[in-house]
Amino acid sequence: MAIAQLTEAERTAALAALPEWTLREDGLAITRTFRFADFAEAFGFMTRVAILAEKADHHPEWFNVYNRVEITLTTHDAGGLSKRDVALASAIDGFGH
Ligand SMILES: C[C@H](O)[C@H](O)[C@H]1CNC2=NC(N)=NC(=O)C2=N1
Repeated sequence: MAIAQLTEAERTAALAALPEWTLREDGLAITRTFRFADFAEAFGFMTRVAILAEKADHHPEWFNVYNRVEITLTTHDAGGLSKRDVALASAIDGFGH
């Protein structure tokens, strides 16, 4: 399913609203790293994100080692950032700390 990439102005506004997220060097994705007390906390967070992602049919690229979870959001269907990434990032912020 095709979905539009964000315009330059939308991307700027989105990043301003997501101060914890970093634009990847190629400009096509945003990333954030979370740290938790231990693996159980990290995995609990991942479980909450997974349920949300499945409902939204929009899934994170992520990497977990022990208490660290690195998340990358991009929209393959758009070839870059879309409003789905912004929505998922903001929902993930609500689960993190
Ligand atoms: C077929 C299915 O709708 C697509 O593969 C969806 C699923 N989840 C997705 N997740 C993300 N992050 N980007 C996508 O483009 C995407 N596409």
